[in-house]
Amino acid sequence: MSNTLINIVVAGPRGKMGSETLRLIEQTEHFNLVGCLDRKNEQMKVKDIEGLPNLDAPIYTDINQCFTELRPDVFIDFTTYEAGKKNMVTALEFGIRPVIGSSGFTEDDEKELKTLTREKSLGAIIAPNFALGAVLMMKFAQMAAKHFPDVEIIEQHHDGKLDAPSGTGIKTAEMIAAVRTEKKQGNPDEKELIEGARGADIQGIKLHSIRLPGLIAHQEVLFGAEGQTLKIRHDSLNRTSFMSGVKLAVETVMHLDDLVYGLENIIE
Ligand SMILES: NC(=O)C1=CN([C@@H]2O[C@H](COP(=O)(O)OP(=O)(O)OC[C@H]3O[C@@H](n4cnc5c(N)ncnc54)[C@H](OP(=O)(O)O)[C@@H]3O)[C@@H](O)[C@H]2O)C=CC1
Ligand SMILES: O=C(O)C1=N[C@H](C(=O)O)C[C@H](O)C1
Repeated sequence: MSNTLINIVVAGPRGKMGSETLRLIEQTEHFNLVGCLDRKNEQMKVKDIEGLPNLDAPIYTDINQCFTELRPDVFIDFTTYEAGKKNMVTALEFGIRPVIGSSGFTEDDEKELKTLTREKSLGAIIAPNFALGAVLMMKFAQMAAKHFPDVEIIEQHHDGKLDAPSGTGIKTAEMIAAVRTEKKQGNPDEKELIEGARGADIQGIKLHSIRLPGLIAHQEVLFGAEGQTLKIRHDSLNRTSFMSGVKLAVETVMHLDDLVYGLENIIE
């Protein structure tokens, strides 16, 4: 990977992931923060905001003005699904390569957004989870599902999380669904006495979301077969766990000419 300087704009700089990403950029010699996109603090500098790194980059609230004035190489988004999707489309329209960490994207979004990346021949990455261990957990779950088609997913997150189910849970279910014949699990006659008791359903795969203080990001994929169960579990114990994946995505997106959905597609 060459070490050419990469100019970056980050959306969501005051957030848990946005601020961690600013620290990654500060520590990475060939990454250069040219600006941030926020909902407030227009005309302030990153270094003026308490708790953020000592970086001179300006803050914008208007994405069009931000991209017109700064023309970054890469746009990183850690906001929400709705904002992230809109921002991604705008970035592509400006010819800027998006790296999207905001969760909630699905295979349907992938199909829709590929039309735009192909039109522009522009690299883009949507990563439901940047932690290497989580990517491996999803891959291992996909491998196991070929032999153990009965599976349920239990994802656990901090209680500040806005979305449920998690992007990782959605992506895991999609990866499993790609290798197994769709089936209805449990008793064919089962009835939910209380709505939601059996969790969300993605192509017949049940997905359960837990939210508690003290948690960060955790997921178990539980398989069952006659006389045996198999559990595949990943735990992110801090947000630094996501940063090697963010770094890899920013470096890799510079060499792509299409959309990649999921880091498993760029990790050897
Ligand atoms: N792909 C991955 O590996 C990971 C993805 N995530 C995902 O990243 C996203 C951010 O997570 P996290 O940092 O924990 O969340 P936080 O709530 O800590 O931060 C989100 C930031 O985005 C801003 N924001 C929210 N809505 C908008 C909007 N409509 N327009 C512009 N900015 C907005 C918030 O600003 P304000 O303060 O004004 O609300 C806040 O600064 C989530 O979708 C989460 O699921 C999280 C961890 C890892
Ligand atoms: O909000 C979080 O914290 C996380 N969100 C992502 C998701 O929804 O899967 C990734 C990770 O689980 C942390």
